[in-house]
Amino acid sequence: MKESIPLQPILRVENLRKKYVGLDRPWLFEQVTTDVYPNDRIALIGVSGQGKSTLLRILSRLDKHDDGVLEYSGVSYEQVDPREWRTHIGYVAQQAVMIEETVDDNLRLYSSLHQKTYNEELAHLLLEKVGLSTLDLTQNAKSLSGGEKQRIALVRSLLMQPEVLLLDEITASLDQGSKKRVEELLHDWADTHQTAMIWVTHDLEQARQVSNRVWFMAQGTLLHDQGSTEFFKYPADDEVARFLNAAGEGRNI
Ligand SMILES: Nc1ncnc2c1ncn2[C@@H]1O[C@H](COP(=O)(O)OP(=O)(O)OP(=O)(O)O)[C@@H](O)[C@H]1O
Repeated sequence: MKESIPLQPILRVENLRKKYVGLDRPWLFEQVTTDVYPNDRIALIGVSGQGKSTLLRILSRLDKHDDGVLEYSGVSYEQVDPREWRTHIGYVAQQAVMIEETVDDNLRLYSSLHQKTYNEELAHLLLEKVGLSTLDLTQNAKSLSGGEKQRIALVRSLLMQPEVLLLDEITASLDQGSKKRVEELLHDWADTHQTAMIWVTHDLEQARQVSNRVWFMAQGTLLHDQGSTEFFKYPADDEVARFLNAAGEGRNI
């Protein structure tokens, strides 16, 4: 019989720790151990202040952990230049960061930073998908609305075709129509490219819809890492039940 080759995770973290800045407790989180495989669609949820955004920033190398293992494709983060790292692991921030140049310059930013060919055709296709096909790309990006900036930032990251996409509340400032378009685009994109996605969201309906796996942060750690259906249907403990109830997402709803 042919032996199947075990799939290597794209990202692996083991016993990740981040010091807490302040006197309340020693660690923001500790003992965070997990991995990310191609096509994983992870909803990263939990009450405010657990460090969800901080964990995403560590995974994207915009912040640094204090202890623990962080690997990309079996190689320690220490062996990979952060710029190189970010061509594989894309990150879309909660507050989209734009340079004070034209929208077009912003779209081309990562391609020029990483000396990659800018795929104009794909850029236009993606702009259409997120509902920005009529946007004047010659205008200064600072004149865009928050929701427009958010979608430009997403398109900019997708153009790099990363293997993992870290998404920090990226639909929070979007109207319902735009939000749906973005969710559909990312669903189709993940199907086509096998991109792993990690969504930080407070919108549990969205978490259910976009994910097949949940990372639940509580008690200063990644308390649960399980399939989405199971997570929402059968709360693993009182902590999860309280969280779901507080969000109006009780077991029978
Ligand atoms: N080393 C640290 N790095 C980042 N935040 C820290 C640190 N130490 C303490 N904090 C505090 O912990 C909290 C972590 O915030 P973070 O945004 O990562 O959490 P979150 O779970 O994403 O919250 P929210 O859901 O409100 O966005 C903040 O209140 C921050 O001030």
